[in-house]
Parts: sequence; C-alpha cells; structure tokens
Amino acid sequence: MIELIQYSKSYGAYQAVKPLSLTMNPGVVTSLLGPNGAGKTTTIRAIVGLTRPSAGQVKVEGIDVWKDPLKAKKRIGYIPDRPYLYGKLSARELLRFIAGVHGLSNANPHIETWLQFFGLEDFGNALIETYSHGMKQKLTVIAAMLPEPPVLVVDEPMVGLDPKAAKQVRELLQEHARKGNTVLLTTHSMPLAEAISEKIAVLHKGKLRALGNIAELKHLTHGGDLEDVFFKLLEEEEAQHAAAT
Ligand SMILES: Nc1ncnc2c1ncn2[C@@H]1O[C@H](COP(=O)(O)OP(=O)(O)OP(=O)(O)O)[C@@H](O)[C@H]1O
Repeated sequence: MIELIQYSKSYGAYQAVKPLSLTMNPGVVTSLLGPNGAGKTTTIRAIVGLTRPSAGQVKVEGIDVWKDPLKAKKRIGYIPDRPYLYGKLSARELLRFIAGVHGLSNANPHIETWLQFFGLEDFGNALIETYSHGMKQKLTVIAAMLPEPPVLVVDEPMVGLDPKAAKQVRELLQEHARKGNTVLLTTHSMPLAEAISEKIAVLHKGKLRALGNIAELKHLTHGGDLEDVFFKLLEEEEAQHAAAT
C-alpha cells in the first residue's frame, strides 16, 4: 500500500504539488495521469524516497519513507523513466549485486529466467554501457522485479521499449498487482492507462483533479474514451480557473 497524507512539495516559492491525500491499494494497478508539469514525477520521487516532502507524509506498507528510508526502500521496486545503471558492471553482476543487497538466496536461476524472458541471456556478461537504451530499460525492469517488491513504482514504463517488450512489461505489471502487490505508474499513454489500470488519478497543476476507475471517470465527463475524459477534465479545470480570475 502507498499512502500520501497531505503530501505537498514546493521548490522555492513554487508549489509543485499541493496538499495531496491519496491511497494506492494492494492488488490494484493505479495510473497517475496529468499533463507536463502536473507534479507526477515529483510525487513519484517522494514515494521512492528521493525527495523530502515539504509537508505531510508518504508511507509505503505503513512505513514513513522519509523517516525510515531503509525499511521502506526494501519494499519498493522503482522503474524510472530513464535507466540509471552503472555501466561498468555486466547485467549478471548487477543483478547478483541486487540479489545480495536484498538477501535473496539462490538467486542465479531467477536471474537467468529473467534474462531469458527479455532475450538478454546472450548479453548477460557484456558491460551495461554497451547496451542499447531499450536493453537498459529491460534490465531496469528486471532489477526492480527481482526482489518481488510489494510496492512497484513505475515512471513512464514503455519509453524506449519495442512492441514485444512493451507488451511483456504491461502483462508483468498486471500480474504483479494480481499477486496482491501495489503497482503505481505514470504514463502519457491513455491506451496503456485504460488497458491496465483499475484506478486512475489525474493531477493538474499539482492538484488532484479526478480519482476513480475508468467507468467513474467516464461518468464524470459523460463518456468517450480515456483520452476524451482526460481532455474534458483539463478543459473544465481551465474554465473554472478562468472564471475564478
Ligand atoms: N528540482 C526542481 N526544481 C524546481 N522546480 C522543479 C523541480 N522539479 C520539478 N519542478 C517543477 O515542478 C513542476 C512539476 O514537475 P514534475 O516533473 O513533477 O511534472 P510531471 O507531471 O512529471 O511532468 P512531465 O509529464 O513533463 O514529466 C514543474 O513545474 C517543474 O518545473
């Protein structure tokens, strides 16, 4: 479970995320949507413990991420939008290192299964710096999934992946939630969000604009696909803002 409790984040005088309370439950894929600059990455970075909330709390599995980072981070798998991997290790070295950090015993067979799943088994001993962007992204997915984290946080998962890998990752995220884990993703792909998430949260200008399942959001805006719903919500917000100023 992920809990945002009156979480907010300011950069200087600018409030990038206004007080936000939101719970993401186990067994569910939640998508965080919003236009550029809405505050999605800022929120994700707080959930995975990369930035300190300006106010409020962020809890993962009941643990305050900022107060008890080690305990919290043990439970989090994070797939960032760009792969940040140490290039001087091979994929196998990196994955063995991660297995060691998480205290996974007898991890080698799992590592081989994962490398095969993404067709990386023949490149497992090559230095990561020689990998293509998509190969690095696949390795980032493996690194996050290997410890089977109860909370998986994914920022724009499909960037750089070929169609086959994108399908594999989509199914992985769904399967991970089905096993009772919490999955949160941000994406600009409405078809992806519509296909895999049971719950959608729409952020706009740092504020939660809508929350619900697809049917509820469609009801709110009188139909259309998720893309229509998204644009209608933003138009309504702009109209309210214009009326108030
Ligand atoms: N380190 C920072 N310093 C100052 N302002 C920042 C910083 N990081 C983010 N911001 C600002 O906070 C706001 C929210 O940014 P954020 O990256 O969370 O948006 P986003 O919803 O992830 O957007 P995108 O879809 O473009 O990735 C933006 O106005 C951005 O300029």
